[in-house]
Amino acid sequence: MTRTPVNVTVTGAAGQIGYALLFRIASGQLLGADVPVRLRLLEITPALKAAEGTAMELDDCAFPLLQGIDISDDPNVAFDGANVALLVGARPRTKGMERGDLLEANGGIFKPQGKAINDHAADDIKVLVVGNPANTNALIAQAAAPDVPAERFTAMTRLDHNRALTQLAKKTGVPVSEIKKLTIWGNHSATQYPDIFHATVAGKNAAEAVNDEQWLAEDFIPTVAKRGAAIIEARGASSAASAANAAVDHVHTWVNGTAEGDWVSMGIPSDGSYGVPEGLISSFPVTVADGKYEIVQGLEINDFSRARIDASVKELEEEREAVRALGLI
Ligand SMILES: NC(=O)c1ccc[n+]([C@@H]2O[C@H](COP(=O)([O-])OP(=O)(O)OC[C@H]3O[C@@H](n4cnc5c(N)ncnc54)[C@H](O)[C@@H]3O)[C@@H](O)[C@H]2O)c1
Ligand SMILES: O=C(O)C[C@H](O)C(=O)O
Repeated sequence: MTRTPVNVTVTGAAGQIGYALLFRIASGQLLGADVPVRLRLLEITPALKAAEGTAMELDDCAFPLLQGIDISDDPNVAFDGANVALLVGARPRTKGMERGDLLEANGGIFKPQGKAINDHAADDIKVLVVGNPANTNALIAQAAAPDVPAERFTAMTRLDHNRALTQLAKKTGVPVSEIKKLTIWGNHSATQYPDIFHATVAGKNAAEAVNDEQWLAEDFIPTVAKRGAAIIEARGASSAASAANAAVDHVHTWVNGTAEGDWVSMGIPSDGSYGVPEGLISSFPVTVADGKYEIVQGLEINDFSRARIDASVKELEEEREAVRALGLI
């Protein structure tokens, strides 16, 4: 193997998502089965020992693609030469806590990390923010990295997308592979809007196939939007393996592209499309080719969808105002 390894920096490497994620990256599932990787793990000082333990286990897997592991508590070191950065490390939401409560606690983490990315990452850096509140944390990191093209900062709504796929597949009795063109709009929060009006189920329009607006409004949308809270309630901890899986899906799609005739959902800086104010990091339907994503244009947005997109975007605007007031952007 002669190819230069891709540097993948993972923050919060000793956390529960980190533990579910690192082995999949090292096995080639993030970038491809022929792409060697070097892992750069960032943790806070008290968690370095735990990160070292995970690194020992990674060594013990003898992954052919894994070309090295570096561990640091210094963002300037961990992001040095990073080609892909997965910003997972944050304070997870605990029972009864809303994401808004986390803005201040997490803002202080993402500003210095954005600056370190600005100063040390590779020119082709791609950033995925997983740590909540993911959209606004991505905005904070992006604002601290003025030399990096804004579109390289993305937030994870692929978990919501995957959740919606399964709920719709169950309702319509088809495998998830038969569902295409689902969209998550807005924030990775309870206001998000999973949209099936442009989706297809085995080639037929999903909304027509379901033909049950009550199910859509009272079952599907709240089930998807509140799934994170339901997992916390059931497990006593936030989703981990499914979140890691979605992070792998997000980056894999960003690097390798979307399938013909389908799209995915990504939290990305708005260019003003669909009335979402420019600069907000909001979830959109995107296609990806050659490592670049594009918002799917020209979708007709009905009144049912418009109200829900607007509500989630309003929450994003409020979060942006809150972090602006805190001097984080
Ligand atoms: N976007 C999504 O779909 C989604 C889904 C699930 C979870 N999440 C979020 O992902 C985040 C991580 O979840 P988890 O379950 O792995 O949490 P966790 O508490 O198990 O792990 C978080 C890790 O981050 C580390 N950390 C804290 N501050 C750090 C810093 N400044 N630099 C580097 N590391 C730091 C902690 O030491 C800890 O090891 C949470 O914010 C959670 O809410 C997002
Ligand atoms: O809701 C949370 O904080 C957990 C996570 O974002 C999730 O969607 O599972």
